[in-house]
Amino acid sequence: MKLDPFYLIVDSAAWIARLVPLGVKLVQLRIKEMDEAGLRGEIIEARRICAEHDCQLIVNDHWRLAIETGCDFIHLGQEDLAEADLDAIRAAGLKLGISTHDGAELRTALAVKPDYVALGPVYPTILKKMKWNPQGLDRLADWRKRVGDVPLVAIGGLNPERLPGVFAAGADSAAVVTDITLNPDPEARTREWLAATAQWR
Ligand SMILES: Cc1ncc(COP(=O)(O)OP(=O)(O)O)c(N)n1
Ligand SMILES: Cc1nc(C(=O)O)sc1CCOP(=O)(O)O
Ligand SMILES: [Mg+2]
Repeated sequence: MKLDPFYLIVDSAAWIARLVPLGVKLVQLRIKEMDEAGLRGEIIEARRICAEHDCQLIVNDHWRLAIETGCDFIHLGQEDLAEADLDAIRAAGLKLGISTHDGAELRTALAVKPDYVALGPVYPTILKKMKWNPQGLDRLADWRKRVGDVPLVAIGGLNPERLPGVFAAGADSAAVVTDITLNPDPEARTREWLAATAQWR
């Protein structure tokens, strides 16, 4: 499976409606605080928009709703993974991406045969407080060797200037939140990301 090199992460279907039509081909819906009915509506709308634009939607955390709404790809962190029903996820045919931050987490992730492994935070992130120091590019290169053929996603503090280093270290895809969503012109920044990742597409 090949992941698009530009992996956008946003927290609403409204963001997806705004940015996916520009040519984004891989997007994660990452909603943290919302009731179930609201989440269901957001996922259904995100799925509709992504289908219209031939964009792969990945649902963060909410694997039950992803199954219920007919989505085909989820992202789980280590705590999410510990509580998830992997048999149900696999039986529903969902692909699975997993976060990793250290060697033990990588072993846990590889044991469930994920469809990608994410390593972060490669650089400092302002999105959320994290207990891990920035991993750096050498660590990313080490992950490349350790994951074998499993696609590798880099996340945390990424921007277009940092992409050459991230791909040279062996990432298959670069995930981003705030460099786009906090940019004064998110549409223009999305176009910059599309252009900056074109050579790895
Ligand atoms: C591509 C990607 N990588 C890592 C994460 C983080 O997942 P997790 O550790 O479960 O933290 P939350 O995003 O759920 O706060 C991710 N979402 N996507
Ligand atoms: C959601 C998330 N997970 C991370 C991890 O390391 O697992 S870093 C991160 C935040 C990424 O946001 P930004 O591109 O704004 O730094
Ligand atoms: Mg999670």
